[in-house]
Amino acid sequence: MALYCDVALPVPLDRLFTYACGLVQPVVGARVIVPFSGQRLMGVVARVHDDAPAEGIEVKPVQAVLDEAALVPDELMKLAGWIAQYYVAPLGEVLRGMLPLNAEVKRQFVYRIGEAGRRVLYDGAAKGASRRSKLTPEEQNREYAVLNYLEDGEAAKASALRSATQANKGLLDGMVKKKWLIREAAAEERDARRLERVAVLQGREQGTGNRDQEGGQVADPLSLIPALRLPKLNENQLAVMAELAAVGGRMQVRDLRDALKRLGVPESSLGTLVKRGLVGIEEVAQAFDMGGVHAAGKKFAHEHALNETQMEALGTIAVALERNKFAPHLLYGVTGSGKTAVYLAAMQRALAAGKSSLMLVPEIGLTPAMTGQMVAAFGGEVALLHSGLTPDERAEQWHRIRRGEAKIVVGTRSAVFAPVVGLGLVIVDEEHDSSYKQEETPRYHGRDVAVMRAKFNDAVVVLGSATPSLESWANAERGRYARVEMLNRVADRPLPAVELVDMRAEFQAVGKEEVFSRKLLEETQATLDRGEQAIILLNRRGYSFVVMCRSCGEKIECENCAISMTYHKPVEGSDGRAQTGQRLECHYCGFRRSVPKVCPKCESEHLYYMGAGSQQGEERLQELFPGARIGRMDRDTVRGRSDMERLLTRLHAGEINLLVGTQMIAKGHDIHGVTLVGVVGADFALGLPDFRAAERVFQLLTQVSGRAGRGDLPGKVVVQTYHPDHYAIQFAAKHDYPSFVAKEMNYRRWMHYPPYAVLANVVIQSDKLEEATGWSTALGRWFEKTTLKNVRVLGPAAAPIVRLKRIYRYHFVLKAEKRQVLGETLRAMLQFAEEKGIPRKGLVVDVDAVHLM
Ligand SMILES: Nc1ncnc2c1ncn2[C@@H]1O[C@H](COP(=O)(O)OP(=O)(O)OP(=O)(O)O)[C@@H](O)[C@H]1O
Ligand SMILES: [Zn+2]
Repeated sequence: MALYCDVALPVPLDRLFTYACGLVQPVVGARVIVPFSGQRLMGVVARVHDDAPAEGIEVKPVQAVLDEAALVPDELMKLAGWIAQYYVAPLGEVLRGMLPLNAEVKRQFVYRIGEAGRRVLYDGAAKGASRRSKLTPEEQNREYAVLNYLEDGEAAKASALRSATQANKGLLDGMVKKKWLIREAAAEERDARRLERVAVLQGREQGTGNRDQEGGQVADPLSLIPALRLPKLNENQLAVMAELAAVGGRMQVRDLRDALKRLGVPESSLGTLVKRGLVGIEEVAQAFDMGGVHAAGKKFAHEHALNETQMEALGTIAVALERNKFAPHLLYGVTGSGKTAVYLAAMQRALAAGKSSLMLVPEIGLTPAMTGQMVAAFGGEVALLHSGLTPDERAEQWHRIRRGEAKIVVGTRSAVFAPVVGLGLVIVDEEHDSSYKQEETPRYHGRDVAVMRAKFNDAVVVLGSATPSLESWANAERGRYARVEMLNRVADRPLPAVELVDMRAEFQAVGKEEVFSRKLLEETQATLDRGEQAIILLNRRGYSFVVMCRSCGEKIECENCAISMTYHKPVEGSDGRAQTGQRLECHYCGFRRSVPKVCPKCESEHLYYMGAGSQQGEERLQELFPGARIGRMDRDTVRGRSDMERLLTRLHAGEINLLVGTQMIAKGHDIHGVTLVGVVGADFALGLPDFRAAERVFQLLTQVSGRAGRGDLPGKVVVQTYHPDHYAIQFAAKHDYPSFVAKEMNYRRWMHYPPYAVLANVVIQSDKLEEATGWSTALGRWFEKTTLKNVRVLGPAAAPIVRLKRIYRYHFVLKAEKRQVLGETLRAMLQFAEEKGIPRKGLVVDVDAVHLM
């Protein structure tokens, strides 16, 4: 028995905390509850030992051990340790991000009656309350109530017990101590599949075949209602029956309730029908959301045998899989080269060899087709992890994966921590996507963690993209990653021809600022006339992204941020969109204000709206092409997965033939009818103060161009630009990734930027300006005084966004040749900051920062 354990706590302090083990000895990887500065915190045990603490230091005892066995597998503890070290983040915060189980600590205990409890219940009933008890008679009554409630041997949740018996936590704890009750963690036992309650019309054969996937109507709904029983029903009850009959006699209770609410029918009517045996309630086990996802896969995807290039790519991966060794690959495959099919086939190979696969995607909601194909191919083996899950659902999936029940895990960034058993293959789709970087502590990069995860598991990892990040490309060049190439589109389809429109010349010719060039309008008209589809990228949402005063020149800024506010026109509620009034909105903090009539600074009436966002784009296109069926895809119109699916369904069906939207439209979509892509104002990003500006613009242009010509007809792209000679634009227009990379690498080498150096962004932040500047100055002096080997320090400087959410921000950029040196420098800096009294939360350390804003 060890005496002590070191616990990683979710606090912003880079160290472990020692506690005394009680009678229950926790193992490494188990969760414990410990006292910490007046609070109870959940942490994970990182080490157990007998090292006595230093003289005079009081070690408090662990209050509770939540897991008997390690909840965090060894492999993930190792990964957490690596992340803490690499990203200079507290281990406890890393672990907190790994475990989606916080909800469980509070709620997921169940109580069961124990042997002793049963004896008390029966004896007590015979003898009456014990006189020796220290409890008041009232409390004793409550104890009996609890025992009574649990008599049938079923476990009950604490919340249910409490509301049924008025027993409080203390009372239950006391009963557990007396062994009258047994307390268990519920999550381990729970079935990961949710039980879906389904209402079923009784009294006739229920075929499942008559349920129309698309929600269509069955021929004569009322014919399904058992005629004999009709006379006994009142109007409300009939309405329930009709509602059920209309969908073929089966409906999820949840949906039925919604329907009844709309109809103004009280829920009790359903209850009555159930009591009278006319409607049955079935509990059907259903894996999370799979039904809908499966349908999406079928709807949006086509099946093909792999072509030669795909076979070759698969072959390389398959050979690596057989070796059971860490083998990183970069799959460079142009847009429409059929990477998805290769991923699927590779996962199939892994599964056949008894191994699990983990696949990361940037955002599940954006690519229902991708996840749909996974579910269609692997069915119940799939677990989907995404941000739309409730904490309970997330925990369910987590346990399901941990038990080895899901061998295919697909998810966004944090899915890289899924406790997959027998991991053999890790795939990162669209590996260049910046959403893999977490923008809060721990600021890890999901792609890079995925590579390490594969390494710790002797697994194969595949990073796939049509526009690989320069970091991954450099790793391939240096021989660290094997490069697999798919340089052509499937079925000999050509990449689309790209035409650049010089917007400076356009302005000269037209004499005024127009959102759309004549060329783009002409091509759009032609595309619509041919019965084909067009999509136009306008990479800002809202109507106008700058509101400026013509008199004083001020831009209207957010109250909380140094950011121009975006004007949004009012939206009429339709098509699932909520009705909203006109407003100014900050896209960084969400702050909204009414639209002022006069300039807030100088009270001039000459406010000027500049910069067209997607909302304005839609409006202009509506005016220009009154016959077009226009759709818009941005954060205002797509709030969740169902919005996205609805839009995509309409696009695939050709119901929408002109789509305008933000970079969302560039991501992975495979819509065969699209033959024209227009790009408006994407090059403004070239001017952002970020060394990755060119890379981002190149990626966006290439990805969005890649949406054109994916079907039988060739595609065309029109790019409007003020920088037609910029190499990012030029190479994107020629689909020439290798040349772009070669040129960009030179610049990075010259400027000592990644991938030729390792970089960290250190942001100094405070809601008080004096503090932010004072701390920056102090740190700046420390950097000057300290001899740093091979580390360049830029700053302190005001961050490009100097005020964000009411916080003032200054920053340093550190560049080093060696990662170890960078890490040492950052730790020394944190040490100094602590001595100097700069609070840890005043310092953001962002290793491998993706955004320097
Ligand atoms: N062997 C094949 N023959 C014909 N079509 C195929 C083949 N493999 C895949 N496809 C089809 O090619 C299209 C593009 O495939 P996919 O979406 O996987 O491309 P991708 O490489 O992921 O492109 P992007 O990077 O643009 O997302 C899909 O419609 C897919 O069904
Ligand atoms: Zn703001």
